[in-house]
Amino acid sequence: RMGMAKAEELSLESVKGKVYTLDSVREALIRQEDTIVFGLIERAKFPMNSHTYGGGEEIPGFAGSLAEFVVKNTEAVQAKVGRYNNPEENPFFPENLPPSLVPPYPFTEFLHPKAASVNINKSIWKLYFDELLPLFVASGDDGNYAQTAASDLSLLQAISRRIHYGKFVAEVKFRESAQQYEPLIRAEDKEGLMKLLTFESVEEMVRKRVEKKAKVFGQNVTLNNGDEKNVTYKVDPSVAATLYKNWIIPLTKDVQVEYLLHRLD
Ligand SMILES: O=C(O)C(=O)C[C@]1(C(=O)O)C=C[C@@H](O)C=C1
Repeated sequence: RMGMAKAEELSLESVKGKVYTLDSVREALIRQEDTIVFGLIERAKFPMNSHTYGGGEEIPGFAGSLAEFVVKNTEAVQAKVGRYNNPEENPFFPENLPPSLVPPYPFTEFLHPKAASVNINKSIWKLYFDELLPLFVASGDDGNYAQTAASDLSLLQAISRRIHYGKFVAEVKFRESAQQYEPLIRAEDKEGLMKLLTFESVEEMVRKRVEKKAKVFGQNVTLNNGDEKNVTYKVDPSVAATLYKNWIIPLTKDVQVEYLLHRLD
């Protein structure tokens, strides 16, 4: 019976197409901030655990780090159950992903077909391990490499999803002002595109809200909150804001430009 109900739920008539507007994509980005902040908090529970990243913990028959092993295999499992049928999801290792084994859900076709070729996960991967981790993770080794890799994976997926959401932001903006975007796209004017899609005041709100979320979600809670001055945080709130300022927002904008450059293909 469960199977029947599921099949009915997925029939085309019952699926309300997702509507993308500037408001709705911004709402989605705001909700994803929560996931990213929680992801930082969860990863910060473990020390650096550098063996996770190739410091000697070799997996027989696998040329790569423990983190890579976990991510590749988890992506393969999730691909089989349809994760990457959703255009909002982008794998880190798209090479050799197994096909989905489940009936496809009719996701709204909102993006230009070229969107699938925009995937900057290789740069996100490098940045995450080389630059981000050392910013908010304590040094040390507690042996929890598998748990560490699992928390890296969910944080990486959250960051990647947020950055690649730029495709949806860009498509909304293009549809709203095609006359302004088209000449810039034809001229391959990256700078002009960057300027047109930038809203400084929105970026400032994002940074401030993320810092506040890191404070609210990440404060160490005690019963005698008498002296608010002694509140401590699981992740330095200014690091969360810096992460957005220096990497997440700029990369979301890079994805927008990259997507727009192919928009008229
Ligand atoms: O909200 C937008 O318009 C976006 O394009 C998203 C975003 C961001 O990454 O937060 C990026 C560029 C804009 O300058 C403002 C914010």
